[in-house]
Amino acid sequence: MSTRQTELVREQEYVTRLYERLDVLRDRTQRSLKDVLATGAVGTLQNRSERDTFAEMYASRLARLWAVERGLVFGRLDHVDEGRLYIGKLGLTDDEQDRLLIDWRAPVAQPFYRATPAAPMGVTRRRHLQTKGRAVIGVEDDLLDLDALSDDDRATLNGEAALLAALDEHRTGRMRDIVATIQAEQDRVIRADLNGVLVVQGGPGTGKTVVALHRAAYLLYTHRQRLERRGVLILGPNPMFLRYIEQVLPSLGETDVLLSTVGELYPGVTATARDRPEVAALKGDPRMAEVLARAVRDRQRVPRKPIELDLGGHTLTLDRNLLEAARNKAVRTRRPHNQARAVFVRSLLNALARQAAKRLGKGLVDDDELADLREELRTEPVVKSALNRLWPYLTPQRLLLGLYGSPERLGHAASALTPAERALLRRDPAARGGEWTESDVPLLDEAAELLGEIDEQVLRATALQAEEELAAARQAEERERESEVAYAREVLELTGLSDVMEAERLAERQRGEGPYLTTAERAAADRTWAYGHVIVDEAQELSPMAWRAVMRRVPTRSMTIVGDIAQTGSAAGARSWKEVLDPYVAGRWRQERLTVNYRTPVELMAVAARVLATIDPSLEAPASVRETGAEPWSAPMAALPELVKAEIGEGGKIAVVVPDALLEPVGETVRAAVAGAEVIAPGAGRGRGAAALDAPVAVLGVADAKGLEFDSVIVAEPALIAAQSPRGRSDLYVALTRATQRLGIVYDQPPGEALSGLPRRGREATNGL
Ligand SMILES: Nc1ncnc2c1ncn2[C@@H]1O[C@H](COP(=O)(O)OP(=O)(O)OP(=O)(O)O)[C@@H](O)[C@H]1O
Repeated sequence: MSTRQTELVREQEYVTRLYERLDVLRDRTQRSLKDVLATGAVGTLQNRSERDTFAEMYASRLARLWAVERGLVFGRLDHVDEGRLYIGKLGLTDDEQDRLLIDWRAPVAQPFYRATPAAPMGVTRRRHLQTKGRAVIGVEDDLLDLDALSDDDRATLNGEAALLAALDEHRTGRMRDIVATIQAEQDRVIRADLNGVLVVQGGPGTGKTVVALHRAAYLLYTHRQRLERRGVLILGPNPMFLRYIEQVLPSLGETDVLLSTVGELYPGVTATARDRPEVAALKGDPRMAEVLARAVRDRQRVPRKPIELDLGGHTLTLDRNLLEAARNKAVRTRRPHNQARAVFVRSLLNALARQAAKRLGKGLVDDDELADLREELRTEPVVKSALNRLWPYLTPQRLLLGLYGSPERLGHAASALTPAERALLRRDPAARGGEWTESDVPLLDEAAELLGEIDEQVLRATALQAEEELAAARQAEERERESEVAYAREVLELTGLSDVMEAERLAERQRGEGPYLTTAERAAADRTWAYGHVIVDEAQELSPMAWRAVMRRVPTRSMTIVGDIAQTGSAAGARSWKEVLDPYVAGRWRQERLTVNYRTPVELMAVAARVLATIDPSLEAPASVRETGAEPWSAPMAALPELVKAEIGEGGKIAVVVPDALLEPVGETVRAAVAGAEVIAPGAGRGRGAAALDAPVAVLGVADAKGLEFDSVIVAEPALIAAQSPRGRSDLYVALTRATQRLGIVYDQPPGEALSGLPRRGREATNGL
């Protein structure tokens, strides 16, 4: 046998032992879970809640043990002091507590990612193990300290880089974990301190997203107690992106992290529509905070003329002085609008009660009598309706629709904006209850902060909610119930317990009993939840108003902010990290840079870099680690169908990135040419996103391509992409950096200097034109 084969056999023995151990642990945990659930809903409340806590613990342990099946072990360190250490997705010990496998996040595993020949950190050899299922199919060694290596060890060395093999693989439409090949500069980001704001700036393909996800897993491992209670939130740019990344954390054994977009941050509203760039820019402008604050104050109005309340036998008057006094008293409490209302109402009712006593000829009344009168007045319809007009209960939705729908209200609350800007906010009141956009969500959140909660009972009693709001709530409830049942079914299937308990019943229990909800689930439903750590990906896209909504959710400011200023596409997005962060943590944030591009090969990056230089000549493109020899090409639009087919022949996932205006026609052309091609309409939910990621060919706009990658990318009409918004050239840069293997551009409009002169391909080229 060759050295390589001997080593494979040896490693296989060890790896088999690890999987056997994993099987034993799964069996034990499953039995424990079954035993706990079999005790049924009996005993005292405390017994039951203890049982549920145990059940939850076993179920999540079991889920973790299943999640690490693929790639359980991927590395070995030969350490001068510690001996031989195997590194994997979780830690395993035998029954004697001897360690069999080290969790990649443990401090002793760190040299696996950081050791270099110059600084070997006590390691003589780092070995990468490649596995397929439970079989070891390859070993590769990095030699770190030749002098410390014994002769025997020298005889067993194996070479070749694991990284390049991983990078060259076909893409599957889903991001994968990179625990086996994390690079040193990435490891520094992953293991950075939990506290404070860490900005990770890096060009396309430098691993920002994948590193941010591994950081979440690392932080949960290292600070489990603190973070499990408060939860970790990861914000991504669009639902399709969340679909793309959602498997990474579970594959690392972490399931309790909330993934969301800004458009989903406000419970009960799912905003998928997008505003035009100029509208989005305005709604994201920090001046909107003052506009909303004024809009709320305008709803606490004091009319010029006194209000006469006809109470059958007699009339009571609310004059300006009285109203102003009540309003000032309420405002001075500095409580949100809906809570301050109680103070306003009480103050007015007191005044009215005194007036009534006088009218009834009672003269001086004692406190009890006054209280009786007050309560009588409170239920009088004329009084109720006057109070509702003077200081209405408001939901954020009502406030915002009321503002967008009324030129008069806008004119007042938004007087700091120009008339043209106000016109951008206008919305036809007939479109009431219509779609919310992504840029509305931070405004709803801001409004919720100013308004405060409305007591559930009050909401019901006052019939404030219009019929359609109620119907929507009912529908949402039904949808929630369905998804709970589906989730419960998955858990039962995963744990092999479907015969013991029905999905409906498990869902019932999850709903009914607080402790059964995971932290992420509880946090998602609570607008005021304070997270233990928040990670923002593609952070350059967030508007100042969106930052306010994010910062509210992390009062401790323990955050990881990941992005690339050069890729900012949104008109309301960031121009610098300083501009974003100084309002919150001036001088108290730190920055790390990622400099190596693991996605885009050298040949493609050379072209993208020319576009980058047109955005700002001082910007530097990250250095690519791979060359493929495949030069980017160009062709006329008419050749697109053939070219897509040709690309399919080459294999892997293909994307056609188009200017927004061409999404439909180009989508139709591609769909007609290729069976199974998917067109992504802007704002597609996670379900549609999944279909697109799984399809062999996806046609999509740049906003939806953000953060994704494909084996081959064809960019249609690059000049139109560059011209479609003020940040269009950044969009083009994003589009050009999505491919891991091949890139082409198709156009009829001249593509601009940076992209001209690429070798021609397709019909025109074949015709020799
Ligand atoms: N250390 C690594 N080992 C293996 N693959 C890696 C490594 N680092 C990054 N990659 C791969 O490189 C690709 C790009 O990573 P990622 O999407 O995280 O980059 P990004 O910086 O977020 O890019 P963009 O800004 O363009 O969205 C992914 O396929 C990722 O898995």
